[in-house]
Amino acid sequence: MKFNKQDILKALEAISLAGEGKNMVESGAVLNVITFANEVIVDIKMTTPAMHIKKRAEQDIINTIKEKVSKDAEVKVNIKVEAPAKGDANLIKGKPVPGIKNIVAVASGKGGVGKSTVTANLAVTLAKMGFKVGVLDADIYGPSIPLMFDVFNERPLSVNVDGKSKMKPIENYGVKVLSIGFFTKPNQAVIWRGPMASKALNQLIFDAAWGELDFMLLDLPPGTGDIHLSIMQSLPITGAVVVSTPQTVALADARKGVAMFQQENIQVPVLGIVENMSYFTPAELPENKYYIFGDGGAKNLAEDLEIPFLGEVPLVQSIREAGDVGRPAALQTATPIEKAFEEITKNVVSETVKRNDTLPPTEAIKITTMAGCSAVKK
Ligand SMILES: Nc1ncnc2c1ncn2[C@@H]1O[C@H](COP(=O)(O)OP(=O)(O)OP(=O)(O)O)[C@@H](O)[C@H]1O
Repeated sequence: MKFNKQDILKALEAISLAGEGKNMVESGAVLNVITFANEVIVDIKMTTPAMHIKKRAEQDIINTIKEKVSKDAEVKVNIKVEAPAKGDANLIKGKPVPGIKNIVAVASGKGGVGKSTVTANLAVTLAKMGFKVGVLDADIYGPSIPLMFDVFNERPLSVNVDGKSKMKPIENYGVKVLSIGFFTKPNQAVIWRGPMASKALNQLIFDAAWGELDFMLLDLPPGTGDIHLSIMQSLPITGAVVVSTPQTVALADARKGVAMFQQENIQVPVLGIVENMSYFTPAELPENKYYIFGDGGAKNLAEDLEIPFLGEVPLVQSIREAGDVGRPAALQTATPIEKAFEEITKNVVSETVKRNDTLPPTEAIKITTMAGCSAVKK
């Protein structure tokens, strides 16, 4: 007696493998069916190596063929275990942010190296170049963007977008701004856990009426903590700019910052390093350069890490003053500072374009293994 292969396949359609919605024929789990006299050999592939699931599948196949085709059939089942094709561990699930083309995180390992100053000046320079720009101040420890844009007394209003109530970013110098600082009291120390901060930031990005943006700059808190992981889990960051001074301690922390983005399960492309406070130039002696924090440190670090060096910003009094009065220094036209930021901004734009040409779009990363990190215990 020889059984018909089609009858066997029809019978196997009654079986679904654990964890798969489709029946085993439809899902492609049945690789081959051979019939010979009263022998039936079924080759299947499974994605799980678990012994009890393999056993159950084997038993189901034997029982079903005996029941639906013939009780005399001698059924042999060969199971091949194939691990499911693993995507890149990092790659990167999550939702794109409608209307926002690029999210660039500005980070620093060490605090106080001028990350917010660089963010603010990059933003106004991008706006001057004609890009649509937003700044999301995610520096939960010291949100200084409202001050640097002279909007610290403002509070975002609610607007109606497609029937939904959304937060309207505050706009100044052609840049849309939202900051965690708009929602905290100036004298209050807010202690955030990673997931809380990430939820607040999610609202600032997804529940806000940003409209169309070419660039959203994200002013990250200093350091490399679980807040950073939370942010990178919830937001699809296109690339990161790392700010450092040329000082050895700052460079050591910048190296850690770069390493964080490049970590295997994070893999946010690093667009490059900006060196801030590269040299001091007194206003009365504009040709003189004093390398008070060391010379060329960030450039060397960029070379060492094989990432682009985006440019240097001198330490000048007017940058500090401009930050304090809330009008980023790059807005002062025909100055060396405007030129320095133009150079850096052009480099950021071209590195972003290069990145978008060569890598798939980033989505919010999915951190799969980070034992001990409270931000990912979900
Ligand atoms: N190139 C510069 N020349 C002069 N002053 C600068 C320069 N860069 C930054 N500053 C000043 O240094 C101080 C710290 O800068 P900023 O707040 O941008 O640093 P940060 O890295 O964002 O700090 P934090 O770690 O608190 O987030 C500010 O008063 C700022 O005006």
